[in-house]
Amino acid sequence: MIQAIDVCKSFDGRLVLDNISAQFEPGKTNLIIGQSGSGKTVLLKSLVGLHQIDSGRIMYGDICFNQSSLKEKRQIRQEMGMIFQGGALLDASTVEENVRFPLDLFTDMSTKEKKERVEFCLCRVNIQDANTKFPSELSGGMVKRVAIARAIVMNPKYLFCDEPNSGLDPKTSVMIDNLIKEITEEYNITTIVNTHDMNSVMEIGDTIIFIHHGKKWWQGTKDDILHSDNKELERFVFASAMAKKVKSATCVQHINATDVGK
Ligand SMILES: Nc1ncnc2c1ncn2[C@@H]1O[C@H](COP(=O)(O)OP(=O)(O)OP(=O)(O)O)[C@@H](O)[C@H]1O
Repeated sequence: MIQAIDVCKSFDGRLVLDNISAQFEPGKTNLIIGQSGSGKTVLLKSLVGLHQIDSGRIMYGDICFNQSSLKEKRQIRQEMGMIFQGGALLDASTVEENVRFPLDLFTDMSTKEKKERVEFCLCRVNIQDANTKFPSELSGGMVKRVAIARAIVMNPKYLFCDEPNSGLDPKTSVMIDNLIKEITEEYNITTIVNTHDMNSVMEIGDTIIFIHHGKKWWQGTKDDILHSDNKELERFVFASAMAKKVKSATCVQHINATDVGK
């Protein structure tokens, strides 16, 4: 489990994370949502130690990550997998080399063991016959799959995904979302996903944290969102006319179902 406790972070005297406390559970897809500039990426980067926080604690199990020794930090970092917005694959390396990269860097596995692990991960994300291809030869969805394979190659306990659906069509986005959720449950990973994508929220949001102006404004599940009366959350989630219609239709169905139950 990962916990943020009273986390504050500012840049040049401007508070960007304002006393955030949140708990991220293993085996769950924990989403961080919020409008552009609300502080989602800063929170994610603070959780993985890419930003030093001003105050508060970031706990990985019993270990306070932001106050831990270099040795403990290195240990926890090896248990993290990351999926960045654009995939962040190495352009000059093949698919196989990209996925193998963390194994080359952090393990003393034999060539045969590494090959088997890479094959297993590529197979798990349904990428076949692409080992020798370069990122420029892949579709956007394939790039994301390879990025997921690389993120899980070290058997991570923690998976961080920054906008994993950016640049993908809705159908491919749903496939990537479901792959992240399946892997999270299968390997009991604590997964944290930053997203603007409301389809993702409704598809995979086990727990959702809504950040507004750097504060944790709301927390709940995808079902709670439909019935929440938090005005800022409602304005953010149901911004389009279509989304407003879906919400009112769902609420009418909910009221009717409740009436039938009486
Ligand atoms: N390295 C930095 N130096 C100064 N200010 C920063 C830095 N990183 C982020 N900020 C500021 O912190 C605020 C929150 O940024 P953040 O990137 O976390 O937003 P976000 O919610 O992830 O937005 P988006 O959804 O558009 O990616 C913004 O006002 C941004 O300008």
